[in-house]
Amino acid sequence: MTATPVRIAFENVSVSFGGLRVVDDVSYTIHDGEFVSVIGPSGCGKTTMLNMVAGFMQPTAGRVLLDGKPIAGPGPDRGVIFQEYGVFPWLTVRQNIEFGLKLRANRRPPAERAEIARRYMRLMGLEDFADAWPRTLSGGMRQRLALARAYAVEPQFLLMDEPFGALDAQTRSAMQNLLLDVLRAEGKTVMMITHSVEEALYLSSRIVVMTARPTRIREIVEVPFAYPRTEALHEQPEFGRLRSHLRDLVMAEYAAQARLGQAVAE
Ligand SMILES: Nc1ncnc2c1ncn2[C@@H]1O[C@H](COP(=O)(O)OP(=O)(O)OP(=O)(O)O)[C@@H](O)[C@H]1O
Repeated sequence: MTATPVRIAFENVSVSFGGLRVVDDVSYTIHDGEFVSVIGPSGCGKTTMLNMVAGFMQPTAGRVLLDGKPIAGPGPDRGVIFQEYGVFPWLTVRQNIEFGLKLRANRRPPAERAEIARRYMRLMGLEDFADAWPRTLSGGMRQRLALARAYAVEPQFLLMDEPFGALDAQTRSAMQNLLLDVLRAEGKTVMMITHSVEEALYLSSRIVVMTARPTRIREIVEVPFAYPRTEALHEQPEFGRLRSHLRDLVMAEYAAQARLGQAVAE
């Protein structure tokens, strides 16, 4: 396989908040078309890393590069999907999906906007709620709306922070497969934070396992399964072996975090 170009690069990145060192000398790259998941204990600094790629904050030391240039701020090339959804409460479902398509960078004519909104409402099972307000939707529906909004503008990069966290198991699995379909059709580069080893393995081409805070790279795991992927993958022995390996790594870091917490308390 020939390597695709590097799109996102962390170069010796460190982040401190006041006296709290959160990210400690982290370097890795995400290549064009790759799906990279980041896993690690809660509070270790995963969202902080995603925020730098989104352009919401700068590293304290080192550089975060997009196509070789330091990231100066947010841009329409990056679609960001957060844990807390990212849905505008003052717009209806349809208006939320169309919102990004009215902005200058991704502007589409009205008929095309309506068609795109219809398509994503159908895909996300929201077509009966086109004129509903977000507050009248369930948490899972709001999360699906946030996904629809991000997919609709077809960004080159998807930056996802626990995008399926609020969904029930069936919807989560349907949304994972839908994401794989969207990626197959549109070929994006993805950075996703997840707490689910199973999800990371099913979706990613590479998994970056982070240590407890101050976070460093514990291990980068290449996922050997070809795309397109199907549910049967979950049952394969190699999938099970990698799942155990990743769980062991993450559990070891949770244990390290607990020991550190104890040491601080003593
Ligand atoms: N703006 C900020 N000011 C001060 N501290 C912050 C700020 N943002 C994050 N932190 C701290 O940095 C640490 C890492 O936070 P971050 O949200 O990146 O972790 P995470 O790995 O994404 O956690 P989780 O998996 O629980 O979502 C936490 O201790 C958090 O309190």
